[in-house]
Amino acid sequence: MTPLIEITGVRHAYATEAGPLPVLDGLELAVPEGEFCAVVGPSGCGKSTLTRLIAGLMRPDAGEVRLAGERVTGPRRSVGMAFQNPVLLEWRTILDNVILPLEIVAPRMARRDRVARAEELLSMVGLEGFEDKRPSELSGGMRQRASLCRSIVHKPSVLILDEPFGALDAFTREDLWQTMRDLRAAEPFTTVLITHDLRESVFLGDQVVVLSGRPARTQHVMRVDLPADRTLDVMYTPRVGEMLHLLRDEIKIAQGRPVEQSA
Ligand SMILES: Nc1ncnc2c1ncn2[C@@H]1O[C@H](COP(=O)(O)OP(=O)(O)OP(=O)(O)O)[C@@H](O)[C@H]1O
Repeated sequence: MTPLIEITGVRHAYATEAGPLPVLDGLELAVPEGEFCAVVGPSGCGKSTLTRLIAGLMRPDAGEVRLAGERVTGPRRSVGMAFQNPVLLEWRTILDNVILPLEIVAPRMARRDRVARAEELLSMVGLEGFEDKRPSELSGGMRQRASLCRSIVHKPSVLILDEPFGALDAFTREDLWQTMRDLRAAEPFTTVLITHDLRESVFLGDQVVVLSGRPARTQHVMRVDLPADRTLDVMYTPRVGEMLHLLRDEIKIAQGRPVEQSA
């Protein structure tokens, strides 16, 4: 079966004053429908560039990005995005922030249906009762929950998450991982998550893709053979310890650092 997200042989360079800066060189990615793909790699290797290509905000110099078999040539409504900074609009309530994509994608949808959809999602992420608050009245973790709701309110088939939990403290981050797992069980989207956190990549991913240093190519793909309804306890099992060890070694290789041999 054709993967929902398919990236083949992608190359890209940015034009800079010092000349072209090659950022991606031979990137391959295949994410089947409904799967969650976590992407890790050294700082500055080109991970956010990859998200812009999938979202159709940029076109690669060479190679192809396909969604559901169709070549991506521009932005699409079937894509939802969330970033490290939730960028909620302070002059709107939380509910009206979540509704925003529906105003653009489904302008004829009745207000009461938009509200019902937003309320359903806010309740799923534990924000029932906060619909009428302004973003500044919420904690960082709550704002990020609202941002996740906004990214999926229009039922996108593809969800792109660029470090959405990166700025949160460790406990809040783990809460958000569980929220993400529960949203996934309830809503049928196919996800690409960019993260610097190897534990996060294993907890949330069906596959973890390790990118090499810049210019990035696909260096390693790891299948995460854990149940979809995994709990945080699984993170303390020997199997996950092995996976994290392997990923750490792959990151060191990507950074051009030596990998110690175990005794
Ligand atoms: N519009 C642009 N013009 C020129 N250079 C850019 C542009 N956008 C990104 N870059 C450069 O391309 C490289 C890759 O950037 P990108 O943001 O994709 O990396 P990243 O892996 O997401 O980084 P980080 O891990 O720090 O979040 C960096 O060196 C960055 O400075």
